[in-house]
Amino acid sequence: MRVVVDSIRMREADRLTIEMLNSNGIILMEHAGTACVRELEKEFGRRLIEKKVLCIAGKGNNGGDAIVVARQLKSKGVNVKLILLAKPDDYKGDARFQLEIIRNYPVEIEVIDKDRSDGLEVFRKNLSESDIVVDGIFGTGLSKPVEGFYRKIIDAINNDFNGFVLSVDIPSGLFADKSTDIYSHIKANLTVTFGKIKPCHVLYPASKSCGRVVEDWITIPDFVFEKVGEYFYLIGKDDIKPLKKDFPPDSHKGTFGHAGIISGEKGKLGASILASFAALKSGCGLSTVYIEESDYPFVSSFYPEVMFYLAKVKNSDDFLTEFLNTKSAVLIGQGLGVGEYQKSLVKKVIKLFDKPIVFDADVFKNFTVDEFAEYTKGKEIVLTPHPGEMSSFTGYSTKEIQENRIEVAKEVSLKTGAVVVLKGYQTVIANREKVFVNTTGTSALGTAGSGDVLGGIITSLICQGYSLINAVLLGVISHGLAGEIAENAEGREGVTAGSLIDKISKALNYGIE
Ligand SMILES: NC(=O)C1=CN([C@@H]2O[C@H](COP(=O)(O)OP(=O)(O)OC[C@H]3O[C@@H](n4cnc5c(N)ncnc54)[C@H](O)[C@@H]3O)[C@@H](O)[C@H]2O)[C@@H](O)CC1
Ligand SMILES: [K+]
Repeated sequence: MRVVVDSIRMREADRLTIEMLNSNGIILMEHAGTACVRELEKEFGRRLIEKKVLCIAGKGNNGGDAIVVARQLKSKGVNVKLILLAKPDDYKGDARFQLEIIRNYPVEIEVIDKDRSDGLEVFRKNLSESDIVVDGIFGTGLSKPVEGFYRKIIDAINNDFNGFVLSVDIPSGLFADKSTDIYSHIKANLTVTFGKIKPCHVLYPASKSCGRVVEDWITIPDFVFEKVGEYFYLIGKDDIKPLKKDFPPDSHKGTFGHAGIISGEKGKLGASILASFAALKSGCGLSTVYIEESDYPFVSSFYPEVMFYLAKVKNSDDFLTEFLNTKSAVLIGQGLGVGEYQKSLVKKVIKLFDKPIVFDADVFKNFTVDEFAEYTKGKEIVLTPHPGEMSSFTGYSTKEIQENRIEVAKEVSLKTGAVVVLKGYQTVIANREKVFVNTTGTSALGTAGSGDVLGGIITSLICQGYSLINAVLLGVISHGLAGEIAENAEGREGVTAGSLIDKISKALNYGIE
């Protein structure tokens, strides 16, 4: 699990550390430059000495870092030139301090600012003579989309330069905290970032422009980050093993729990069967689908391991009570349909069942989030909408949701008290305290029934006694990994919900002998 901080938290961490260093940001800046030089040495090895490096410094502290890089490279005998994108007098604070120091070194410095009529032409000439660009134009201090002179500089690096680009902290032009709706920015081969990684480094599509990302601590102590807190945690397959529970050797069906899946409408019963079998393949002891008696002939022959509870009338308190009585957790919503009947069924399940409930699919089309929150107060619940369902549930457009995935998931969790799983590429998970973003998965998961399988896995893990949040984390990571394993085996086109179910136990045991 990696900690990701936004620019506000990062600035606070810088500030607290500088305060402890007796108001001296220069030390951090030196470490930032050192980290960049070290990564260039790792990248190019002995060949670095043969390269021509162009360090480009904006007038902020990001530029200050680039000036440190220029000085250190020169000290190591590398052929380096420094471009200042503003007049020397415009450099203030720590960046100005670095400029004063580098003047004592035999580094060639050229000012190419917006007032220079031949600026762009000279800049392009410099690019054509260089092998490596160190991009210190803007970092976390970017305040608006890049336009005009700076945009032309960025475009020239992207379009006219074929060498290697190291971005200092952030590819210039990207906003540290934003991953969508991005404007003109540097496309880097390598980004060396300071303190902790930021959202733009890991969230798609901004992450695409960062190249390989290296995080350097620049001596900011861990306890400072504990104080400022995280924006979210990045989770992946390496988290599977630590999340897994140990079961005693005398465990039995009862220990592993009994999953209840409440089926949807005729024609969509397959969703519940898939979820139920996925639940079994994820380790619960028993799994039963609640269906109307007349539906039984359509589903009885799929998987012999899956059991059925046959209700004469589905929406009946008596049948529901009897069914729910023996279940450890239930899943409802898949193939449910929309209408008063469906709403009343969901409300009855909430009223009659006092253990965890996983809500999926059509539930989000039957209720608004505020109405839903009224019924589920005090309940242990998980919500697993995809962006379209989240849109029906919250009233936000799908575009608004996709641009603010973390905030929307957090908001719904705060309103409902649920563990919220906002599905899609880089699934977001939020409970009232924390947010997680998943890194496993592939476009191969975009196949019918994939979401039903996820619902089954999460329900199964809850049945086995995992806390809601751990069941969701483990479920989401393993579901994504099962997709990756299935894609490797069958190719993207071949992956179906059935292949995900086949691979789920392999995924759940990733890293475990
Ligand atoms: N002391 C610290 O806080 C540390 C800061 N560090 C570096 O400092 C960076 C942040 O420095 P700053 O806060 O000075 O900010 P930046 O260096 O990112 O840039 C801010 C400068 O760019 C200008 N600017 C912002 N958006 C613009 C736009 N769209 N068009 C034109 N000009 C624009 C601002 O007016 C300001 O002069 C970090 O990314 C990191 O590289 C590191 O040296 C580590 C320590
Ligand atoms: K930069």
